[in-house]
Amino acid sequence: MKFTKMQGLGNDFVVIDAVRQAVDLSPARIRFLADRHFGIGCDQILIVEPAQDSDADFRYRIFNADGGEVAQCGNGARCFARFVRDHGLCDQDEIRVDTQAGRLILRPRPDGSVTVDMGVPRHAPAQIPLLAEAEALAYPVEIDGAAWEFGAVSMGNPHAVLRVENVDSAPVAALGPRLESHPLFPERANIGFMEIVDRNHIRLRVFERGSGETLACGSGACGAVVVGVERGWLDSPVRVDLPGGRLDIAWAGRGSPVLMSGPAVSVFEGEIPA
Ligand SMILES: N[C@H](CCC[C@H](N)C(=O)O)C(=O)O
Repeated sequence: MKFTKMQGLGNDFVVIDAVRQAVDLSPARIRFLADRHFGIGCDQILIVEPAQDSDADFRYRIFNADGGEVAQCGNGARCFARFVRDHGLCDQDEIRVDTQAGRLILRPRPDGSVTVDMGVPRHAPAQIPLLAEAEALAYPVEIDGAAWEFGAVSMGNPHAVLRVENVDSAPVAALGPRLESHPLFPERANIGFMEIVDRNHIRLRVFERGSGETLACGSGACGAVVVGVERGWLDSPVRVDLPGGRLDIAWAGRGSPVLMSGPAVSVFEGEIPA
């Protein structure tokens, strides 16, 4: 089975073409491919499939390193666009891709970056029951006697965003796993730690559902900006500095899609038994 290793700000992926080759991976095989010691190594596996609807160009499936399938991956979407262009699967400047969470529009730029229309932040009470209540944007939670407050938002995948004074000292390793699997999130959640630099600039670290802390999380950056704008802390557009680099996020407010722009890099091509 042919694959391409790619990365978006160090959030890394094994991208597999299921248009030109038959692909049927079990969760155990996904975990093997993602394993950084026994397999290829990546945060997520991305599968490029033929479109199922006539007005889409492709279908995009995403699997976390733990083998679970999820509905959204922002950094992966930019790599998806680079992949289909580099592999001659499409030459459009606007690529329509269907995911479990809905439609993404990918726009490769001449400078090599990609802008993704990530869709409108969702109301997803199945993923995040809190979204059925008013205080989803400022929800108190106590962990080991310490009081925290987070904002909840779905970008097609669930995110909880905490504001911290300094991301460098944020308790990502201690608090990330506890909140990722908290009963408040029936499908678990991605946990963002956001430091407000100014009204158009944040620093962000994300403990990702099913993969742990990554160098960058595209949907997490979108979710953090949505929470920050809704709480009155941020004005669009927002520069998001993650450990792996910079994303630029724009959001015109409720009912509008979130637009994310950033790099997508192909690292190497490979082949491995399916
Ligand atoms: N761990 C995420 C999927 C990947 C998201 C991240 N890689 C991104 O760029 O959005 C989840 O379980 O929803």
